[in-house]
Amino acid sequence: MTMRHVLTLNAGSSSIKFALFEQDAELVEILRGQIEGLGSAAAKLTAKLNDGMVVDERIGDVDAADHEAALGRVLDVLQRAIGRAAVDAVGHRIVHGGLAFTGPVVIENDVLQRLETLAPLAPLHQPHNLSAVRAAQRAFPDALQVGCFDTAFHRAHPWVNDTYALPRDFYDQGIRRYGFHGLSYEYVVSRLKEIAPQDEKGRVVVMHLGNGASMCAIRDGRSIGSSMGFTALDGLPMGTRCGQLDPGVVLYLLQEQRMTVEAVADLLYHHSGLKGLSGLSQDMRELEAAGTPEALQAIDYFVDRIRRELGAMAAILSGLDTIVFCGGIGEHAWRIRARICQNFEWLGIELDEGRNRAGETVISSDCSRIRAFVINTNEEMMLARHAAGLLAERRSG
Ligand SMILES: Nc1ncnc2c1ncn2[C@@H]1O[C@H](COP(=O)(O)OP(=O)(O)O)[C@@H](O)[C@H]1O
Ligand SMILES: CC(=O)OP(=O)(O)O
Ligand SMILES: [Mg+2]
Repeated sequence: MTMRHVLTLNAGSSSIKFALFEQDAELVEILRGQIEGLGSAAAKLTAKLNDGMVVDERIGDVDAADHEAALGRVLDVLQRAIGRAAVDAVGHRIVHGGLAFTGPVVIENDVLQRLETLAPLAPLHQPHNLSAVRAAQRAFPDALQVGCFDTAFHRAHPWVNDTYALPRDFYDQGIRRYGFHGLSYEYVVSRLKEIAPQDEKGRVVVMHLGNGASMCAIRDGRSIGSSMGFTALDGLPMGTRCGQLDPGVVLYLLQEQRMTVEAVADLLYHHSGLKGLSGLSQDMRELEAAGTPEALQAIDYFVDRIRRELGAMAAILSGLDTIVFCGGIGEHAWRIRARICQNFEWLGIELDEGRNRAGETVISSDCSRIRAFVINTNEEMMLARHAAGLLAERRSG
């Protein structure tokens, strides 16, 4: 049997992450890379090929909004890595699946059109996700294009965690608490099942702390609540997004300060969160290094909102057995992890300082009632599994 290849694309506002998997008995990653800083002169492409070769190229000439042009560079790398080997399926991260998309789906043109209507609900992500789909359709016309949704993992939330207290018509129209980062949570659950099956069965809170950040309450491997809602603006403060905000603030800005809708959207999506509070940067590494009073306050706020949410999630889970950190901050910022867990002994969390500093997989102490983990999330692997699954169905059906 010829080896199948599955490509994954995860297009964000300023980055495209990609990976290539070979499928034999199981999926093996043979290449991983990303384009960062799209839209800036510093944009660069990095990738690690399976033969050990490393690509590290400045691509500042690629147009900011042009994910298709950027994808052209990704294709060059693929060409170098696997020659002209066919790509059999492409797994795309699509941030918003709305009401209709509750699992991975083969993207035909009617699906693409329906997903376009959800773009206003995820303006930082959805247009880029869909532009990557179109580019991949052109580049690999024979490959199965598979959409995998950030929202899908959360679609079985109990009603109270799925609704807002608006008149019921709005719920019926789809104005609901969707939740995001579902591919990351799904991967973390699958990983917990491998390394700590007894934890996977319990009451778990996963903290996905990256540039976007959210938390998920999980029971028996299933999401029962998310800190994010209708859009990826809600919940925790993020790199540039505000997180939870009294909707009265938005009304005030529109009505009294006469800001335009576009200016408010730009404020909440691009200039708030860690960047807005620190006046310095959205990048946690820079804030930790800077140590200015504003940077420290931005970190204080970030930590405080996570701690509140952890308390809330322990309440909706009727207790807590396991916590997991993932995402760029969750996986690497040991000081932030320590601060989040500080003084939570009453709840049952006690970190082992050495393990936490070293970023070991289990960072709780041996006598901690709640076990704490650091798990390197892998949205790409989840995309590849879903795409390979639908490919197998198609080929057998
Ligand atoms: N060693 C580190 N210490 C502190 N923060 C880190 C470290 N490494 C990465 N980060 C932070 O992780 C965040 C990016 O997370 P990531 O999950 O890669 O984001 P994205 O949402 O773009 O996938 C940035 O704020 C970055 O500063
Ligand atoms: C949904 C979301 O916030 O995604 P990201 O963390 O990739 O920005
Ligand atoms: Mg991310």
